Amino acid sequence: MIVEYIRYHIPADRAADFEAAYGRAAASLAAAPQCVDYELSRSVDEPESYVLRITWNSAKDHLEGFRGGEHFPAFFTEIKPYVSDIQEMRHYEKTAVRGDGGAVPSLYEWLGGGEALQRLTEAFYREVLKDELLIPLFAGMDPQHPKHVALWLGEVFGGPAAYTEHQGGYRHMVSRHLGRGIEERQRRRWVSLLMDAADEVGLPDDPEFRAAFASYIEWGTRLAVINSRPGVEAYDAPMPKWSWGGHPPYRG
Ligand code: HEM
Repeated sequence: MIVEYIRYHIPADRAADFEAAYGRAAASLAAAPQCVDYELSRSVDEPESYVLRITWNSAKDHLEGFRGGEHFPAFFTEIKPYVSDIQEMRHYEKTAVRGDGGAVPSLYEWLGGGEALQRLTEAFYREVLKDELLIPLFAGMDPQHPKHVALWLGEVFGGPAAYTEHQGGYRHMVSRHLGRGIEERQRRRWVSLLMDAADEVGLPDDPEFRAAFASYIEWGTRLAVINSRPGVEAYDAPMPKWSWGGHPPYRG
């Protein structure tokens, strides 16, 4: 993905028309399959300055796909009167420097940190080892397994990189699922017992946290099933990092 920034200098007497024109032009961006998202911001310090940010699939998709495509004519009709007001128009690539600021707690902090996760996985695997559907998979389980999964979850939810640094990282996690042939009904049971354990140990139950938590668990368990199919070999990938998604914590 590539981010395009367009900076405009729009005199105050044309600002309302400019915003209205972009309000209409936005329909073309919303319809364009090359456009990921867009946002027009106005400077508070210098109200004549505007920045339009558009994320495209790629620069080629923008320059060839969008500009040569069916949505461009309507878009350009709206913004043409403002082309001479453009001060900068460039494509940028995101760097690795990004993240949430201190105003947004990580899921790890919100749920109570490493100790809460240890309590969660201990309660969870106690039930897993009593469950007729899951016993065949976990009968020979390493006694340290609950602790390791707690470290994994902690890292995913924004805590220390302990699993990567001390437990073999992503590749090791994948390797522990290989060839296990996890069935959908076993995955479902795993999810269900984990949600029960979250209630049992008192993980926060606010809708925003539980939605983010369940979203990762749904994603991760489906990946575990895929990794457990015949023929899959161990592979490396970046550690998933889960955050609040569309619903940051509610503080009423
Ligand atoms: C979000 C979902 C999941 C996560 C984060 C996860 C995480 C992990 C991790 C980190 C390990 C390696 C532990 C170590 O380093 O010792 C592991 C092993 C394992 N996982 Fe998962 N897993 C998930 C889903 C599942 C599901 C759905 C199943 C089966 C229903 C499953 C079955 C196993 C088994 C059998 C092992 C090996 C246990 C042992 O013998 O020690 N996992 N998992």
